Amino acid sequence: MQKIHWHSFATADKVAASAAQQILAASEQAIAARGAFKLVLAGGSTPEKVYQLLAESSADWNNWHIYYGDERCLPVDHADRNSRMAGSVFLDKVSIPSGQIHTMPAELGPEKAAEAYRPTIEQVGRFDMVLLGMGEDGHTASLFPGHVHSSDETVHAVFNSPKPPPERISLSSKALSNSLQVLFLVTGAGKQEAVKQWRQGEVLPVALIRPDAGVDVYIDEAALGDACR
Ligand SMILES: O=C(O)[C@H](O)[C@@H](O)[C@H](O)[C@H](O)COP(=O)(O)O
Repeated sequence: MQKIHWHSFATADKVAASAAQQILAASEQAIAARGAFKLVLAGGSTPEKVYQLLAESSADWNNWHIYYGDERCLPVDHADRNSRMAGSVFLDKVSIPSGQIHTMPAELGPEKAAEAYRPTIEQVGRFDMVLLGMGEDGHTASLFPGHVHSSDETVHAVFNSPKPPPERISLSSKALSNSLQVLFLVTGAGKQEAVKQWRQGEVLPVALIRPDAGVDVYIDEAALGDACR
């Protein structure tokens, strides 16, 4: 069973502000306790707002280590790459050492990129925080409903994504669950149906992320719909 802690906010901006605060607090704790903060980034518009806020904050950037939950198989500088978005709004603006930013080499294509990224993930041990979004069909990272992957893999090659582009790579549910904290950022009325199914216990990809501490879902009222009234 997945343990879920729901945190609801009036607006998407409030979700982003609260998530940014939570990330900064987690970074301070992790660096004080273990000398490093290992963070997995997500794509999507809600995470983008969070990254903008982080870029304006001060933090002990030298000890941050960045990974990605998924990436689209597109050329390195393509505007639709998650790494391009995170770079332009956040990573290019702070002083995280470049050797600590572990971009997925998705330009190699799904199989080669997944193979190349596996050792990076397998060396991490446990992440401190994983950020995830949720699509309108209940997908997260690039784990889509109906797709079947080998359960012992840390990084999957993804083909036939229902959302373009069709080829991607994604951390597995096992790798995404190997984190002290997992924070879902869910905003917008388009998410209501998937949120309802998730709350009813349906086996959507979002429901497969099961860290020991449970997942924290930061959600706005638009995505909660009737459930918040
Ligand atoms: O797979 C993709 O192509 C998207 O990046 C997707 O995974 C996104 O994260 C969610 O759809 C939530 O996106 P929003 O935060 O923009 O609602």
